[in-house]
Amino acid sequence: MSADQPPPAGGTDQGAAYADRFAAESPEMVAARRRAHFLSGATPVEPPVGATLAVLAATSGARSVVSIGSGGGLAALWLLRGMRPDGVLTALDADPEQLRAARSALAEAKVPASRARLIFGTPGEVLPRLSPGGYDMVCCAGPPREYSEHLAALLGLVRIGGTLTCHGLLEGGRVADRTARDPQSVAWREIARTIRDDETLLPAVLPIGTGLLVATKRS
Ligand SMILES: C[S@@+](CC[C@H](N)C(=O)[O-])C[C@H]1O[C@@H](n2cnc3c(N)ncnc32)[C@H](O)[C@@H]1O
Repeated sequence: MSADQPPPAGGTDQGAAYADRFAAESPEMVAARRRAHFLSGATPVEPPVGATLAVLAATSGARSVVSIGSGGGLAALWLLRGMRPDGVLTALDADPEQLRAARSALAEAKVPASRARLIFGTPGEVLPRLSPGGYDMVCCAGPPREYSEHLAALLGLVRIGGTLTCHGLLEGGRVADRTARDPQSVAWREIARTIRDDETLLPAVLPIGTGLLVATKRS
């Protein structure tokens, strides 16, 4: 791999490599991944994670989805692949460059403007403007400390039968190491514990890509 290539999207063992190849990305997704990498180095959803988001969206017949920390729009493209054709994705990010990149990704993929709302802002600024119980899925990405304090509000957006996802909790493997007390690992454990202990939710950790925490709201 040359220095100007993005790193492999998923894990390094053969199984992870197969899962990466299986979840084929469109040319627009490949371009969005490349842009996101050169913009910030932040990890967008790996192909198996993106494919899982699309499957969850399709399974729930998702019409309205929120993407927190939209980044360069890769998760948005996967979600739109699974959502109903009349579905609308609301994506927010506090970095204008990332939002611009997301806009380009959606335009390149010829997503009609009516299917995506891109909002500049943090969860604290934007969540109060969204309808409680109005969303089939809420998909969180980026540093967990940026949205952990808004977890109740995020769960409040999800309709009964809908799903919350949080991407990246297994990155670096520190969340499982109880001696790791860095702020990011602590925030992940707090999020995971809150979700696991909430009897209204049915949760699972999927060890794909850098990890996907999923929780379906049952009541
Ligand atoms: C890993 S990237 C998201 C990747 C994207 N979900 C994807 O898969 O294509 C994380 C994003 O979270 C955004 N972010 C970080 N802190 C934020 C905050 N407090 N409010 C809104 N967005 C934030 C960053 O600007 C970045 O674009």
